[in-house]
Amino acid sequence: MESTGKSTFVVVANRLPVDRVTAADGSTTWRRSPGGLVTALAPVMRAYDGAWVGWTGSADDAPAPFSTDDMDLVAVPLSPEEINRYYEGFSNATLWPLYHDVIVAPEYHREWWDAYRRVNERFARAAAEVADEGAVVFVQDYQLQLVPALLRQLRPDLKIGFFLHIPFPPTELFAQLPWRRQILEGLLGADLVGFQREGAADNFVSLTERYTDATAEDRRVRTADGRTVRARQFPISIDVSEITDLVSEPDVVMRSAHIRDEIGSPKHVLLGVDRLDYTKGIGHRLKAFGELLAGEDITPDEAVMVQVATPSRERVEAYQTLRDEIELQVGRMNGEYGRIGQPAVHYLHSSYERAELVSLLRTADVMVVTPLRDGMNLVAKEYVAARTDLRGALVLSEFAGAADELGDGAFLVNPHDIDGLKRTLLAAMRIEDAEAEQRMKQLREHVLTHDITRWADDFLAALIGD
Ligand SMILES: O=P(O)(O)OC[C@H]1O[C@@H](O)[C@H](O)[C@@H](O)[C@@H]1O
Repeated sequence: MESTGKSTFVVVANRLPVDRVTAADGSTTWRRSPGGLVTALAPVMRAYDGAWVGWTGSADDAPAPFSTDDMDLVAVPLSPEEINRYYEGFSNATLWPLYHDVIVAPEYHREWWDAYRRVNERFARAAAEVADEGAVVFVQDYQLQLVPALLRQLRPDLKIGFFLHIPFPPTELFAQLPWRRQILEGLLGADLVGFQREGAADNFVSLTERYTDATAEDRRVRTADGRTVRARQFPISIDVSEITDLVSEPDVVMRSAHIRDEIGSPKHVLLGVDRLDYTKGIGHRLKAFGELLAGEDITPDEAVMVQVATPSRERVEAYQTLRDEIELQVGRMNGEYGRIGQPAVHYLHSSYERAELVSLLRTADVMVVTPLRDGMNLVAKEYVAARTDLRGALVLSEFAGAADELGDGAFLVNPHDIDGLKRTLLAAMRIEDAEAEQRMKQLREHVLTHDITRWADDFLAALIGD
């Protein structure tokens, strides 16, 4: 359907919240992508004639503005070179590793920065065009950190919020960035800057004092031109009802029993579900599991690991290297401990339908979430939401944002400490039913009362109500 007109609520994100579906006759339509953010913002979109500005995911793709699900969608085109420099380059080979504790070395290239600036300008112009007088604009994530200031220059009448979905690093790391001042000034164009964790908001505030002309008191930054920018944590969450609805479907319950049969009905099913990303600590958890098998703490009959590794950013070199490393590790473990028809690790390099994922979450006795650094980690929360049966145990890295909220009911680990990780995996496998139930109740109490809708409401109330 064609749109549009002006909107009083505009979301600006690297990706549009839709996937293109091509029918047999070659015609294309758009289907809303799964994901918490769009679910949370959809009702706000409906109420306020909302528009979403973003990239379709394909090169040089610029369909005219269109609407779907009561949202106006405004596509921002990226050329192949911009995809290479802005998306794969500056966003995912400079900022992503820098903001995730330099797990791999960030690359600093001036042509990447130039492309990042140019593309951010394009997003800002698109948002400025679609926003109505005095509209609220909600900018998302590390790909678009210059948009708040660029947009304010074009449209000083707007109320601008920004939310960073990934960690925000401390001074010692952020200081490496040759364009650190420009990024901070970009973010200071917002009225409210949201982070996953309190520490990230603190990092931001002290960095602005150090590298810009702003001054700060508590979480309020005063810019050189006399504006006040607030910084605060708003831990993001999941669409709980989407998961609980799926869990109650008979197919999902049946599929979950099936999966356990298919993997040989072991006593313990351990599960990892991640984008194949070096931040996720997949190698660390495989190593710990392998050592448990090697030391005969567990046998391959007793415990099986399922690792879903969703393909991601496959043209970025560090992701290609990681894939080789993980697949080598899995191959070795299966060669060592597997038998015909019975691998020690079921490694699935694929993306799955939501129903299949929820079935897997219901099958897992131990959910293993061991990122070396993670903004939040929504899979940990999805596991909790799926366990309406109050069973299962969550092993969770203390370096995931989710550890701030789920630390009491989960088994917290430092994934770098392989012996500690082994002990924790064993403890989670050997947990008594009563303790598992008590921990799961505690986890669910938090997740069920802090879903994605609450996150969106809190952020927008803080943005609009100042
Ligand atoms: O968009 P990509 O590069 O495929 O990555 C998936 C997502 O990864 C998340 O962790 C980022 O915070 C999102 O912004 C991003 O969209």
